[in-house]
Amino acid sequence: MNGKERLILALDTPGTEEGLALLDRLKAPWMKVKVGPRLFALGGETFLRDLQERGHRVFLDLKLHDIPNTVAQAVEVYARWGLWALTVHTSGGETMMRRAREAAGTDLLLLGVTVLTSLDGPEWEAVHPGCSLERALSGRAALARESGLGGVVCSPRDLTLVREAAPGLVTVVPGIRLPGDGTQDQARVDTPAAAMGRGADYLVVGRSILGAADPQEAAERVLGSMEEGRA
Ligand SMILES: O=C(O)c1cc(=O)[nH]c(=O)n1[C@@H]1O[C@H](COP(=O)(O)O)[C@@H](O)[C@H]1O
Repeated sequence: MNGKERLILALDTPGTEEGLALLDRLKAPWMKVKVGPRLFALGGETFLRDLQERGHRVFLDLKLHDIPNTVAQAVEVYARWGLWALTVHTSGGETMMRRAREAAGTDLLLLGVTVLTSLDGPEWEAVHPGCSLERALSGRAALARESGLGGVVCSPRDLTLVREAAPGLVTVVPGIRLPGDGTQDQARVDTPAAAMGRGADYLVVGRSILGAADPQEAAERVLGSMEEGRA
């Protein structure tokens, strides 16, 4: 797999029109595109199809987290759309993940979000009193593997731990920043080079590209840093 195939653009634009305009500027149909709850709410299945018609492989990121039956019912619908990947949250538990796996069939990459990259320190402690972030990461990654998921989502700093706990699972890594970029609401971030150096399979990049004066140039810089990390 080359660097380009490993880059996922988080299309977190205000609306679908802005999202499509950005993709026109980037002229990179090889780029995988991640759609989150906002653009999915605005554009639904039609928007996902628009992206696919432009040549993009689409990652629907809804981080499903509910009782097993409810999640399985939803996944069964999303699995009809020819998506590349879909997220569920590992904190939903093993039965939820297994049912999601069964409903997803064989072609959809089902990813388990381990611990959100926005959490650490006291905020983590407040939602999981007495449980270290590291323990939760290893436990959840192992559970994702036991449940039959194809991969996990984790921060670039978690990669070593997660790859040890869930060998063989695909790792999808958000919380990526180019040197000098602000972290905004993210807590556990690192550079594309550092993430690739720790063995990431795919990187998810949003604001480092979306917020750049020249998004195409920023995407090139991300790819350059990824190459550096693999060397
Ligand atoms: O599942 C995700 O993609 C995800 C998980 C996570 O723990 N943290 C995280 O930031 N993300 C997503 O990755 C993207 C990161 O965006 P930027 O911080 O702008 O690069 C956003 O679309 C988030 O929804």
